[in-house]
Amino acid sequence: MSRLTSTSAFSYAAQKGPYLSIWGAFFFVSLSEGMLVVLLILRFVPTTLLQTLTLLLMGCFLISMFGKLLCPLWTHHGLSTTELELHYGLDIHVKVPRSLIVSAQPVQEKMGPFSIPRYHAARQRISLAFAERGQILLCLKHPVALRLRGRVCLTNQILISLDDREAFLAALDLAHTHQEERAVPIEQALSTYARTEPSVQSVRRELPLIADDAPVALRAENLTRSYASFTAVDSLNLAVRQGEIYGFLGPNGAGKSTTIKMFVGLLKQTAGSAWVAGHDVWREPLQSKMALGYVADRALLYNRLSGREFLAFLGQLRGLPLKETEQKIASLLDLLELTDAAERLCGSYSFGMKRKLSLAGALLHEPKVLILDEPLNGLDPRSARRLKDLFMELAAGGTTIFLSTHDLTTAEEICQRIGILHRGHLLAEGSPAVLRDLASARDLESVFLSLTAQSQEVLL
Ligand SMILES: Nc1ncnc2c1ncn2[C@@H]1O[C@H](COP(=O)(O)OP(=O)(O)OP(=O)(O)O)[C@@H](O)[C@H]1O
Repeated sequence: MSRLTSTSAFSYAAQKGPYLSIWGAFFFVSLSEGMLVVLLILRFVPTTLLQTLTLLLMGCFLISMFGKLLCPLWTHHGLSTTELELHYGLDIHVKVPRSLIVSAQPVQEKMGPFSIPRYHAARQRISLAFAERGQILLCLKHPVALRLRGRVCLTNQILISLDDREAFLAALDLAHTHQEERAVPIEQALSTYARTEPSVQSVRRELPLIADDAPVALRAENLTRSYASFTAVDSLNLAVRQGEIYGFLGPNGAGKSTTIKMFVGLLKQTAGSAWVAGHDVWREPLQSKMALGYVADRALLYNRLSGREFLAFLGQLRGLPLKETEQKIASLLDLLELTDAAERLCGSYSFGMKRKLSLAGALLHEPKVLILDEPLNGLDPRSARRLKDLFMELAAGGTTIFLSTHDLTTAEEICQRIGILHRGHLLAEGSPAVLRDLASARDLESVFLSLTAQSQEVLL
């Protein structure tokens, strides 16, 4: 991949046509109403001075309003070797050092026409996207104070829109950037790390086979969830065995998070059943939750507790013995490289640190089944590698892991079996090798694209 030598420009023009026509219509309606108001002012305001002032005020209001409405049309971003410059409208200009960007993922989030630009304080996210197409979510290494229209926003994520996401991702070249930033080569860093921290030293590549008669740890039987007339998950049947790592793949909106929420008891199914470690999620909620560790796609933390306090609080909630829990917390913080930040408030953690703390919380009671919604999302390559090794170690020790992911390479690397969900239906299931044979494809990405494309043709 060639590195950038100067600034590359990326714009977003795809939606400008429809956007302009809507606002053009709006402009003409406002103009006719404005002329009526001008006539009323000239007719009823007594002096010429007052008339001029009122007209000036009205003119300024209209100009500023149309300026704001049309600002998405001036969207262009520049990527240089050192920073990403985001230009949005005439007055928003944000610079982000490239070294802070740890991940960039294509996403498709719902947008309202009047909701741009936005800052979500709870998610520490700036949204500069104004359409659902072409979105990229940038995750930063830690929260950064960025100025948006004069307001300082503590930012962990930035959502932008681009005409050509692939070109942008290629230019951003995250893997390359992070490798170059390391003081030592990755292999050397890993071996140093392995010497100093033996708890997660193995980088195991072979996945152990799961015996056909191993007990089923996670089961769905005709699991269905509907929202009004729309069925998000439709008669899903699956069984994951003890010690197995099962990858749950599917395009956006396929129903992965809905399924996971039904497994963890956050969402009640419309029909069918779900079991965790042999316990029906709704009939035996306590037993199933005791057997379960869950990491949601967004970290759910108490921002005013320190990392250590948060884990201690979870330990108390689960009724774990105090002394043992303190030791467990120390070793989990160590394992996940959070010891230095343990006394800091969770609210000040970066996106990746929050996810790691959530994972520590999910592991605290040594669950039989670990359910992870996009567990590596937003993690830097080193943390991601560490967690993948950890998952394989846990599975080798008998923990069952069910994870949803969009990262096909990771799925192929660590999952014994993979299920591909599309529009609420399980399209295919099997080991990566079986799926490759099924779709006559060379890698999981081709399998995924081929199966979901075939299904698209059938279901449309
Ligand atoms: N509360 C809700 N009301 C109505 N529809 C919903 C609701 N929650 C989810 N859906 C719909 O259910 C479908 C499945 O959503 P879900 O979040 O499970 O998808 P997903 O596979 O996790 O997607 P992604 O990969 O984008 O996270 C989507 O079409 C979504 O719009």
